[in-house]
Amino acid sequence: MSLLESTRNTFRRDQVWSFLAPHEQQVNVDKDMILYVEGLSVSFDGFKALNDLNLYINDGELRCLIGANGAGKTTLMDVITGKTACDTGSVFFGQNIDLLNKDEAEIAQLGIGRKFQKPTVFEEQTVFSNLELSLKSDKGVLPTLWAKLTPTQLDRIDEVLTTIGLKQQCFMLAGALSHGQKQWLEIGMLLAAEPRLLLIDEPVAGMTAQETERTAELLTSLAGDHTVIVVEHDMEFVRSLARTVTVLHQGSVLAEGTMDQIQNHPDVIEVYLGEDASLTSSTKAGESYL
Ligand SMILES: Nc1ncnc2c1ncn2[C@@H]1O[C@H](COP(=O)(O)OP(=O)(O)OP(=O)(O)O)[C@@H](O)[C@H]1O
Repeated sequence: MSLLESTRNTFRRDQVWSFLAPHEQQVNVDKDMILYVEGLSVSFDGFKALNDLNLYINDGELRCLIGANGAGKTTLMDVITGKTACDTGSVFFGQNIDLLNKDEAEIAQLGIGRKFQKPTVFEEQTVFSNLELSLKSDKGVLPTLWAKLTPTQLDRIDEVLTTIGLKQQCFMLAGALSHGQKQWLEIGMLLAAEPRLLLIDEPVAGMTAQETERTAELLTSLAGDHTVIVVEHDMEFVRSLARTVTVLHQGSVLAEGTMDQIQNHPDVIEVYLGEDASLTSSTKAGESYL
């Protein structure tokens, strides 16, 4: 390439200099592990909300995180998503990405999506538009609104609509959906951005029994292609997901296993029901404490 061509190329107005262009970092899951949390501690005014917490999440798994109010669940999610800084510890996304060096926007860009308890869909927009606005794109919101969707993007929206079961409501205003449907739409909005890891906070709070059942099916269907961490207080729902459950207590992991293992775990019994209590005779009581 001649000097002139090379200079012209450098100053082309339709491209960004490569050293300025955003580089998408690929998460390395060679060891089948997508999240490594080690020795994590967070204090608020001297109070330890997280206390030397260790948590490992496999790539593609659906993990339930439970624990009484104040156990540290939200704080853990906040640290993973860059909302809260920690005092000590490490948080790695795959083997290679140190999340503690990233801000909230960078973490979202890496493919970590978070859904808070209350649905936050754009009520004045249709279901379709909500998903359109959430598509993974290098462009900003305004160009996205005016750009024509590519066939791949249309297919992606169609796929998400099928997954969340809102195909028939596609052109309804999001504000007209039921509470459960809004929650599914918001999960769909996360999916449209093609996340690797989804953090979902109390998805079934306020849902009908039927909606809860459908949500369990939806989250179960997401595992495999995505890794899903669900924070939930509804123990029937957690049981229906039938996956590994992690119990947090005073900022640390108290126990981990299936729901049955958890409910028969001596530490869980001691903390929630007192040393001599038997969970076999009062499973429901134990569940409500958790
Ligand atoms: N910004 C903050 N300032 C002071 N204390 C905080 C702050 N955030 C959380 N805490 C405290 O840290 C502890 C852990 O709170 P966290 O919200 O993580 O618990 P949780 O398990 O999510 O509880 P819940 O189920 O009620 O949402 C609580 O005692 C809480 O009061």
